[in-house]
Amino acid sequence: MESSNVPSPLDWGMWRAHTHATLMFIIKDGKILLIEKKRGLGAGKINGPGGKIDPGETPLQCAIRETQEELLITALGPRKIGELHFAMSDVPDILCHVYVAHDFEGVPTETDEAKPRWFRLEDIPYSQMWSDDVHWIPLMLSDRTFLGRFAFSDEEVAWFDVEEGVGFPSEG
Ligand SMILES: COc1nc(N)nc2c1ncn2[C@H]1C[C@H](O)[C@@H](COP(=O)(O)OP(=O)(O)OP(=O)(O)O)O1
Repeated sequence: MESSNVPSPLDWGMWRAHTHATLMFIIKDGKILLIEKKRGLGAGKINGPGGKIDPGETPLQCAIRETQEELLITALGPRKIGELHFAMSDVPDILCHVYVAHDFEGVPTETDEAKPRWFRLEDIPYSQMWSDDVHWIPLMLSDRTFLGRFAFSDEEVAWFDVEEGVGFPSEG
């Protein structure tokens, strides 16, 4: 477990997400497919494709759909590798399901939502990403599951802990 050395500013036992969302990371041939997000929450940052879960949709269906909409590709064989709980100071709190896939169909293409960017795994641009990412992306790259809890103050992480080796039920 990696964590802040200060007490949590909130009682996580009482925490409930307002928004449920997903992220999809395609990792292939020593590179990771990220996006420059062009609109919505996190516009201007580098992130994985993803977005909010629609009513009646499973998290896996959402991760696949958002990747299709944002990059015009279909992730093949995605599996859930992590869960992120974001207590935010300026937008509603978010629970984000994180998926990894190692193959895809189609050609990553710029859309009005996102521009595709491939990065070598050793060159991930953390300074252009959300400030939580540096605490869990290395676990994802090592194929370790995780549950991360982050309290934000504006756009910066004010408190966090990240637990490894968390089990997730498989999705149909
Ligand atoms: C707070 O820290 C965050 N870190 C990371 N890495 N990713 C985050 C963080 N907060 C939100 N996200 C991700 C989760 C989603 O993939 C997007 C936000 O989704 P968005 O609001 O863009 O959802 P859409 O359904 O695409 O939006 P529209 O309402 O415009 O359709 O950011």
